[in-house]
Amino acid sequence: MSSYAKEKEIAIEAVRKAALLCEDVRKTIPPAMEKLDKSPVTIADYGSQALICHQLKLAFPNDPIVGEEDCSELKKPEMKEQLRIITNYVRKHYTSDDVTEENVLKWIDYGGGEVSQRYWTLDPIDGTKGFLRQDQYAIALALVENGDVKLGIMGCPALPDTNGHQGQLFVAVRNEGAYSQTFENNAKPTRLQTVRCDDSSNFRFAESVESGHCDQEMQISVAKKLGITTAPIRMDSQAKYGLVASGRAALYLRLPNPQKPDYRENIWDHAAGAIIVEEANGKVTDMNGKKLNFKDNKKMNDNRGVVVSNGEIHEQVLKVLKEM
Ligand SMILES: Nc1ncnc2c1ncn2[C@@H]1O[C@H](COP(=O)(O)OS(=O)(=O)O)[C@@H](OP(=O)(O)O)[C@H]1O
Ligand SMILES: [Mg+2]
Ligand SMILES: [Mg+2]
Ligand SMILES: [Mg+2]
Repeated sequence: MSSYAKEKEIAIEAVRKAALLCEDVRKTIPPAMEKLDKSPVTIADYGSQALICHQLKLAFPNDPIVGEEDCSELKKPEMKEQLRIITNYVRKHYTSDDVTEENVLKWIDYGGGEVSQRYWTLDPIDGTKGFLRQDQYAIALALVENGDVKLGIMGCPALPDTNGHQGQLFVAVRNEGAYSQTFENNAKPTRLQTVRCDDSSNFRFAESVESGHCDQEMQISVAKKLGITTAPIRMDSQAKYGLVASGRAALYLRLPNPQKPDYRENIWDHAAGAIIVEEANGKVTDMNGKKLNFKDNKKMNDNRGVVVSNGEIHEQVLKVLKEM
């Protein structure tokens, strides 16, 4: 019997429903709303968070959920129409008889929990800019205990697998391996393994699409020093972790953008992806080789940048970074 069996079952079902909602919204390319920090959010981000938080709360009422979104903007009178649309999408994808505007707001705000001894962290749509471009995005959910990620689920509805089938669901439980499967019910999971260095066709690196989220120039020079001369795979969201876990890239570099020295990474942008790569025999640290901190805060205040590798090249990447 797997550890965290109930958590895994509920989390997979919640992410699967959210994925259907997001794909439904994506067909229409919704207008982006702007948050106070000027970053975009859509009706799908809110709908996905409402669905997932409510399902988690029903099953695990005592677990705090640390989610990216909150309702402060949505509660404003001028957002009434947006809230109505969100509620309709939630109703369509969720057979619960208490889907009302009031409850949807309440469910989204279940995501206002604090980092604790045991908590969930949720990015209802990671890569919102990718989602808006009809590109890659991920629904990322992780369970953390004593600062250690125990379970990670990542839904990538727009990501094709190696057979060209669109939509990959990644699942990892600590010490039990990482798997990917399609979104169908009862789909057969395939065990994941990072790429070996002698597999030259997959010895590539991944980075963000948005140049503002990282330091693409520096990333390309680091990759060159490691002998990676092919162009980077530019992809939005934690789907990049999925590429490394499934051996389609050896490295994902996320070095801080020099123009934004005060930016700190959010736990929900990394927790699910990190366990999926680690359980596929990969390695994840910050650019100084420090473990990512999921123990203290929503922001990973003492980490700088993120390095995700197949494991084999990790020390070498850190050495190159140190020398630069
Ligand atoms: N300056 C800066 N540095 C690093 N990271 C940042 C920065 N600004 C934003 N973000 C976060 O990046 C998340 C999306 O990351 P991606 O790797 O998908 O970026 S990209 O879309 O490919 O550019 C994005 O997640 P979502 O908001 O969930 O899309 C943000 O949390
Ligand atoms: Mg965002
Ligand atoms: Mg994100
Ligand atoms: Mg997000």
